[in-house]
Amino acid sequence: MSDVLRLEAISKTYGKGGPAPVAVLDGLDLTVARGEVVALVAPSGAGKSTLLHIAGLLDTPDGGRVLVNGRDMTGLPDRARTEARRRELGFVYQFHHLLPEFSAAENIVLPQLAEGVAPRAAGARAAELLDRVGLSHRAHHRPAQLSGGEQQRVAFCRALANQPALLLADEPTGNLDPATSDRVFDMLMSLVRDTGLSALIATHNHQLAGRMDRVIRLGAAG
Ligand SMILES: Nc1ncnc2c1ncn2[C@@H]1O[C@H](COP(=O)(O)OP(=O)(O)OP(=O)(O)O)[C@@H](O)[C@H]1O
Repeated sequence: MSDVLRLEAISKTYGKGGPAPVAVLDGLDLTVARGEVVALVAPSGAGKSTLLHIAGLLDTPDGGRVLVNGRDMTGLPDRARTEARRRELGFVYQFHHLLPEFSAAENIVLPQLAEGVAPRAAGARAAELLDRVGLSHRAHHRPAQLSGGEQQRVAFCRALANQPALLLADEPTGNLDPATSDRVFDMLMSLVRDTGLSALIATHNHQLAGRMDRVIRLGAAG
C-alpha cells in the first residue's frame, strides 16, 4: 500500500515542563493514501493547525513518526526537511499569502524557478494552471487587482506549481462568502482530481467535508 502521508502515534504538548502545559495531540494516527482526498474537521482549538504544521514538516512532534512518501522525516536535519517540504508538499492557507508585487503568473512561476525549472517551462505550467481555474485573462494582474476568490484560485495554482505529492490546506475557502466558497472549492476539487493529487484539507464546513473521500474528526465535537 502506498501512503503519501503517514502519521504514527503523534503527540504534541505546548509548554511542556512549564506551569501550564497544553496537551494537544496524544497518540494520533492518520494516513492519506495516494490519490485520496481527506477532510480534517475539528472544533476550534482541537489541534488542526498543530497537526497540519506537523504533517507539513513546519513543526516537530514530541513523539511519533511522520512519513512522507514512505520516508521517515522524524529527526531529519532542518535542511532536509525544508527540501522535502519544497519538493513534496503544497500548501494553501485561509489567506492567500501571494507576493503582492508580482503578477498572478509570476507568483506561480517563482516557486518553479526556485526548484530549477527553466523559465519557459515554468511560464507554460503557470499558464496551464491559470487556464484550469479560469483565470488566463488575469495572468498579468497583481493580487490586489484580483477578487478574494480569484486570489485563492491563484494560490491553488501556486501550491500545485511544483507537482507536489500531497496538498495540505487549512480552511482554503474559509475567507470567502458562502457562494464564492462553494465555487472556488469546486475548482480546487477538480484541480486535485484531474491531477490525481492527494490532499488533506481542514475545513469547518461539513458540507464541503462530505464531498471528500474520507472525513477525519479531531477532538470531541467536530
Ligand atoms: N505555541 C503555543 N503555546 C501554547 N499553546 C498553544 C500554542 N499553539 C497552540 N496552542 C494551543 O494548542 C491548542 C491547539 O491549537 P491549534 O492552533 O492547533 O488549534 P486549531 O484546532 O487549529 O484551532 P483553530 O481552528 O481555532 O485555528 C489550542 O488550545 C491552543 O491554545
